[in-house]
Amino acid sequence: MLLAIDCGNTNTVFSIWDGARFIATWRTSTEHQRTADQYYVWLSTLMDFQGIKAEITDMIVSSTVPRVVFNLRVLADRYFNTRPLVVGKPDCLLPIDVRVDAGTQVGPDRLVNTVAGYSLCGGDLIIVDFGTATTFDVVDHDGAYVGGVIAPGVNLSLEALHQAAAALPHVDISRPQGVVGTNTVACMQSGIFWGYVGLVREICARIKGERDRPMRVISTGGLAPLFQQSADLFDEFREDLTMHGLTEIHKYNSIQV
Ligand SMILES: Nc1ncnc2c1ncn2[C@@H]1O[C@H](COP(=O)(O)OP(=O)(O)O)[C@@H](O)[C@H]1O
Ligand SMILES: CC(C)(COP(=O)(O)O)[C@@H](O)C(=O)NCCC(=O)O
Ligand SMILES: [K+]
Repeated sequence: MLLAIDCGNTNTVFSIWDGARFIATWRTSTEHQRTADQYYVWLSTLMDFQGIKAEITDMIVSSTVPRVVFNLRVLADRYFNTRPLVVGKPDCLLPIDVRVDAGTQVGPDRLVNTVAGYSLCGGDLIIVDFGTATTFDVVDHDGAYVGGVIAPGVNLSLEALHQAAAALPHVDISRPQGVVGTNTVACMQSGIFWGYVGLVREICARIKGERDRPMRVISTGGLAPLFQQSADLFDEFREDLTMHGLTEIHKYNSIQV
């Protein structure tokens, strides 16, 4: 079975794919100090707890944090006796073209999202991923990644307000009832929430205008459900988009050899 690992700047998600579906998914915070042994203790405890007897034979990793890859390689080698595919490394082939400026290192998560979006929904897509950063990935008619937009993440923006202004507390994001807040927390939530709705709407409209063709907008990432329910910004929400892309890339590389 395949162990697929998606490391974002905030969270790392592990999923086990049995060839047809994900039989388990677990999330931990991303910490580059975590050793292979620590990963294995955590993972095997959760597998035992859920009665999962899966034998891991393959592993694929996408990481926006380069430093965590070393320990994940050790995990693969020491505990699963396999060599992981690492998205973005030369030996990991992609079933799509990447058409960006020469020398640009595109985040592997964005390439994985592109592969997943094209395989599930076809071409001409805008994929909005609400992670640590909020990314917009533009997928051409033939599935190629052709660029996008990087904006600060929702929680990052709230945290920046709290860090920079002495009188602003730490707040969790939520959808405010109205726009005009009558207390500090409501004012901050309104600024971020409605600001984000505007940001997504404007950026998608401008991308569509620049490309001059109809494009479907897909949302994913930790905070996507909040915006999916709240505004008519997206055509579709795909919770496991990145994981799906990892299984597609693994399949593609298995066929090539
Ligand atoms: N279900 C959730 N509810 C509220 N916040 C969440 C949820 N899932 C993730 N988050 C928060 O959303 C942000 C993005 O999370 P995530 O998508 O895991 O980021 P990344 O992929 O960059 O690690 C983080 O600040 C995280 O704490
Ligand atoms: C933009 C990102 C920080 C998003 O990461 P995430 O929010 O998923 O942790 C990541 O995709 C990245 O480091 N990209 C490199 C630059 C680029 O994609 O152009
Ligand atoms: K991500």
